[in-house]
Amino acid sequence: MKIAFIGGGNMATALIAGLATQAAHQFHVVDPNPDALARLAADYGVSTASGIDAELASVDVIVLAVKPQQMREVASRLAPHLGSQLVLSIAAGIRSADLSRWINGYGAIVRAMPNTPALIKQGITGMVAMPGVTEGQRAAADSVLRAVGQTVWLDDEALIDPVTAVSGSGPAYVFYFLEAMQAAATEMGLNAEQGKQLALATFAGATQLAAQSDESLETLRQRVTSKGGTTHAAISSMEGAGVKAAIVDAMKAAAARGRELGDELGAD
Ligand SMILES: NC(=O)C1=CN([C@@H]2O[C@H](COP(=O)(O)OP(=O)(O)OC[C@H]3O[C@@H](n4cnc5c(N)ncnc54)[C@H](OP(=O)(O)O)[C@@H]3O)[C@@H](O)[C@H]2O)C=CC1
Ligand SMILES: O=C(O)[C@@H]1CCC=N1
Repeated sequence: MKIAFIGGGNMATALIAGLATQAAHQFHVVDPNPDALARLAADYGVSTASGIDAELASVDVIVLAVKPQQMREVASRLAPHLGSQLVLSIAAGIRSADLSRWINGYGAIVRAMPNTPALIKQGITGMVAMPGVTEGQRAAADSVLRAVGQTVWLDDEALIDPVTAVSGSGPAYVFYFLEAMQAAATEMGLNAEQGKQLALATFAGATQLAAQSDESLETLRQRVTSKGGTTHAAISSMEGAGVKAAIVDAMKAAAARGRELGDELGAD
């Protein structure tokens, strides 16, 4: 496939890196930042442009990977270059109907929410198609994002904000938890490298165990928690500090911010 990216930042780089190892795709990246373009050209042989250009007319998929605040301006410049390409937006908050309106009513739009583990093909993407998307375009969108991990199709676009809160932003929560585990390890006398190695292997092992087990997450946690033992001391401390409730509140705040971005940036 020939795939254009408007915006060549963190998420576009993660997707290109994952896709580049898959098949012989051709990439075209539009970004005003010459350093970002030079890096992507050197690493992945992409063709580049500093602004939206005629090259877009010949691609299969146009991935909109600019910040939500930049989406309206970018979308308004796309219309003259569109024919039958799939427009695949990965912006948090921006609703398909608003995007379509900004592109003169273009209907071949899929809204997706990937995450940065796409960089190593371990991503997961929630996605929803507008009614004007053909089966072929839907398959193209799925193929782009399955090249970098799993895909989950949604029937209701309102669920993209919760997906953003769980898996789009989720890698940051995991890194935050790992940072805390490493900090605790060093406070208790291990060195930073040992703390990181122990925390990372524990996370990887526990998530693999949960993925391969038929048992609930709660049961798996209880199996680690011996009566009167060390884990019980830790979990009691977390419960006392309201850690679980704070995580639930934090994720609801992420989803609310997605809806707020949609309201703010989609308003006429
Ligand atoms: N990072 C993540 O984990 C995820 C991000 N997303 C979504 O992906 C989108 C991009 O996020 P992210 O990659 O983190 O952001 P970045 O800021 O890293 O990337 C955006 C890029 O777009 C460039 N840009 C600005 N204006 C234009 C323009 N008019 N035309 C083309 N390019 C332009 C920016 O240049 P400059 O920096 O010079 O402004 C920057 O290089 C966002 O909408 C975000 O919601 C979705 C899932 C996960
Ligand atoms: O923080 C953000 O807004 C983007 C969307 C999901 C992850 N990063």
